[in-house]
Amino acid sequence: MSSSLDSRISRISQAMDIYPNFPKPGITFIDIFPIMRSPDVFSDLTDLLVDHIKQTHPNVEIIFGLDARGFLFGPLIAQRLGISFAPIRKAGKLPGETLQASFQLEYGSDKFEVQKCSAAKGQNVIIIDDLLATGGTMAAAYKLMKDLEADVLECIVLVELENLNGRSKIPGKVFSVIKRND
Ligand SMILES: O=P(O)(O)OC[C@H]1O[C@H](OP(=O)(O)OP(=O)(O)O)[C@H](O)[C@@H]1O
Ligand SMILES: Nc1ncnc2[nH]cnc12
Repeated sequence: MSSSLDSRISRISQAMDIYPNFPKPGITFIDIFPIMRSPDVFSDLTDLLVDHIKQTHPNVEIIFGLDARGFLFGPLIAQRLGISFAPIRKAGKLPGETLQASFQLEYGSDKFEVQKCSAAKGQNVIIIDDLLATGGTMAAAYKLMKDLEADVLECIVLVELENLNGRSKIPGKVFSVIKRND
């Protein structure tokens, strides 16, 4: 028997570890890896995301995952939905023709790249990452999708740090499983 949405969310939330002042003073770091210590909790998360996407975006064609922690969930979810997965990677890692976008995040800055061949004009895509903090990372990924002329149905994260208001940087829909105000 499958468990209720609330009990799944509570098991996922309790599984994460919180580290004050990492990687810099003033940052409260949310470690999502402990979710994967338990196959049952990891299934709670993937089941929940698959159910959400099936119900709200049955027309999605590609899941884009963000380097690095979006790669933990993205391919699994795409495989469960029977659709493609494609990576948005830190610059200099992807071969072939790419598009690039720079961004600031809660504790640094970086550059993303996507392969031009990874989506065709007008394809319906969802972007997945583990966490939305200031929103700089997700906003750069969104821009790359627009540059590819893909249609972004939704940006999905496991955790949203609401106090940092990252959502305001994203010009489209955002879905988060867990909202925190640290
Ligand atoms: O909303 P923002 O303030 O932009 O921050 C969110 C991003 O920060 C983390 O990635 P990080 O760049 O630390 O890289 P990693 O996934 O390689 O650990 C996290 O996985 C998100 O991608
Ligand atoms: N507070 C945080 N915890 C984990 N990952 C993050 N990425 C950006 N901010 C973060």
